[in-house]
Amino acid sequence: TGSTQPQRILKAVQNNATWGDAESVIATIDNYCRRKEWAMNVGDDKGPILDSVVSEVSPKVALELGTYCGYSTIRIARLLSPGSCLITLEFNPDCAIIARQIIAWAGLQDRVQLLEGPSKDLIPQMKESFRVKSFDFVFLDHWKEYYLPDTKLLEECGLLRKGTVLLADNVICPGTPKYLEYVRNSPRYESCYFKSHLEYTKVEDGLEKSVFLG
Ligand SMILES: O=C(NC/C=C/[C@H]1O[C@@H](n2cnc(C(F)(F)F)c2)[C@H](O)[C@@H]1O)c1cc([N+](=O)[O-])cc(O)c1O
Ligand SMILES: [Mg+2]
Repeated sequence: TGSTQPQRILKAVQNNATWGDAESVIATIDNYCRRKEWAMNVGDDKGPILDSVVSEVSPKVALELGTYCGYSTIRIARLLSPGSCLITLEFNPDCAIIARQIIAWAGLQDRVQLLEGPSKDLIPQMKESFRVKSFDFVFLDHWKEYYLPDTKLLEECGLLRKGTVLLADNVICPGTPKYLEYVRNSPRYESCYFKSHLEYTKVEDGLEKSVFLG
């Protein structure tokens, strides 16, 4: 029984990154995934676009759908001001175990709350169990067919407020056509596309930024 990709990414971080240094963890994962084995991290091409949107929004309460190994979790959390928090949802317990360790290696565990389970169960609990009033920022990077239903669920649960920014990865590759059609045509969103490339490749991909208008 061999190792899993998340386990190999964690090992690369433990062997190469500096404990407590988020930048070194990001650089280590990007180097590993560019040179050794591709992995579905938002990466170092789309990453700076994510950074700029997070910095512009300066969210007090942020949500990430799809932790995987915690790469974008760290990119977002390292930019949060003290007292702000990022809630990240992960369905796969094996990924969650690894992501917790990578987030801790980056020294960001105090700003991140990783919740395990399906979004359809966790999102409706946000107000009651996790005392969230509304999200200032949402990063969508989980299963692509779930972007639209989960966005509608966030609306229905009253978790979006006038000005909430949604940022969606992979709107070109692998693609999220139903989500894109919705946010680009709904009068309740103001949407724009940031062209980039699929992580660690020359293939086109991009991020869609959509502001909820209330
Ligand atoms: O499939 C892709 N990503 C799927 C990502 C999926 C990850 O999101 C988690 N999740 C599922 N539901 C939840 C929630 F929120 F419900 F808890 C969390 C899954 O367990 C997995 O770790 C992908 C694929 C490519 N590619 O090039 O094929 C490139 C990319 O950047 C990608 O993100
Ligand atoms: Mg992605």
